Amino acid sequence: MYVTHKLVTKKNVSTPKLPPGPWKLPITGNIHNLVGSLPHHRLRDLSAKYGPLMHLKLGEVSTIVVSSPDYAKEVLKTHDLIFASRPPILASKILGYDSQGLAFAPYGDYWRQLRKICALELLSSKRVQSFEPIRGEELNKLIKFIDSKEGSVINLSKEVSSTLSTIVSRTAFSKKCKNHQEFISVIKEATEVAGGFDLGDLYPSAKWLQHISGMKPKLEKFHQQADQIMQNIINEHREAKSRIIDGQHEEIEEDLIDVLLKFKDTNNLTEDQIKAVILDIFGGGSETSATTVVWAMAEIIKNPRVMRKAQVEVREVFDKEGKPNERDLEKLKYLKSIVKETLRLHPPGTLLLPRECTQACEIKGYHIPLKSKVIVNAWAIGRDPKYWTNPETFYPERFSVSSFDYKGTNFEYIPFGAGRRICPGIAFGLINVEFPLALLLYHFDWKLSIGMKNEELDMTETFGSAVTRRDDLYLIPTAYKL
Ligand code: HEM
Repeated sequence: MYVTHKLVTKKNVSTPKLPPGPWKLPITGNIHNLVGSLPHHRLRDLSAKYGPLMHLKLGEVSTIVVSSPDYAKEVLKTHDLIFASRPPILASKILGYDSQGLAFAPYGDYWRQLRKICALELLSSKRVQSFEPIRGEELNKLIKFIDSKEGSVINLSKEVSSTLSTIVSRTAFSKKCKNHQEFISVIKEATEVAGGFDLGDLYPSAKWLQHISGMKPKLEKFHQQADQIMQNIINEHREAKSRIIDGQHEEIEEDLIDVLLKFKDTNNLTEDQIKAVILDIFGGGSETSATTVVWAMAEIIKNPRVMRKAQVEVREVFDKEGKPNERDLEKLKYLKSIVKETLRLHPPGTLLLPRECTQACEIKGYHIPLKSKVIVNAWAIGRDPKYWTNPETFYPERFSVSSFDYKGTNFEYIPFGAGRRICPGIAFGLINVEFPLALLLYHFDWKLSIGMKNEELDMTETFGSAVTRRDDLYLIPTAYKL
């Protein structure tokens, strides 16, 4: 009796303690705990019960959910190296050329090489600025379109999303791509299918499940379509380049494919790797920005005080200079606080890019198993009353007195992540949010359809390729007259 007791005690001492979590069913684990509501909401509610470091078993996958700034710091800073990889998912394997893009490449030399090219060449501030004419042209078209619909209801979600997709597509392929719209619609459909949880990813050992869920064949179809379009684009770029070499000059604006092709030989990049990076830029760059602009407009419509204050600022600054100009964005302090506040309440990248534990470790006494998937719920942290006063209230002024920025140093506020794998597209993403928003507020006054009260605007979210509004935002513009 004594011996048995001792053995049990010894076993308890040596068995590492997993973070707390709900009771697990055989085979399915905690999948049932996520049913019935949006995943970031369910995870927040479960964490309120089990704690800010929680363990779930989703099918076969050990999953660690982080819901406080302290634990986020442990994962994204203190142990950043251990958590600097991403778990493999079917969508990135098929669409992303065997996870050869930046977002899903395992941490290592290849990822470092891509990250360097992105930071220094593709997404640097200088490169982002060089795309000013493209933004100007496309946003001008948007403003003209809205102007033509003055007084009638427009689907702002649709128009903003289409404009931002075109901007990103033109920065990647410039005018050498004959059919931006075809590429945009294939990628949109593909990311909608790929977003969210797939059954096959929850049971990686049961490959047959990928067929049953229907995901694999769908992704393969989109992959073939996107690959063909991108191959044509690469060929067109090559032909354009050889025409220059032959002395036949034509108007050339350097786009991201040109930059990547330049690096192809020096960095031994293959064409598949180039395509995977382009897909990342497209996947990471358009929906995130579009949805942030739309959430900001929805929050502003709900808060007429904020709308008036923002319009006074934008109009004062732009009118002084004669016309709207990207370079004056720095002067729009209140608009910048609005964007920060929008990203606090609606971080679009929530849950989409988890991390993977590459070495079993301990966090504050809890055992984190090797290969666990680690999800940092930035959405829940941004709405936690422990760290934010009146967290559900849209109050941009909170950022005029705080020093929080986007660099991932304050773990209460991490809409772009933090650490080695922090979003490399912050500069590109922000300008694609701030400038369109400034123009929408400068050129128009906005109201909801007749009969709808501002405060009643529905803010229900949906979860897919980003956390977006469930319902499109319909508004009535009135042109601003000087
Ligand atoms: C409002 C705009 C955006 C938001 C909120 C956002 C958010 C995020 C988040 C949360 C991550 C994960 C970071 C982590 O693991 O710590 C991420 C990664 C990434 N983002 Fe963004 N992003 C935005 C815009 C962009 C843009 C414009 C691009 C490119 C044009 C981009 C490309 C990427 C890529 C490639 C990664 C993966 C980086 C890596 O794994 O090394 N994002 N983003």
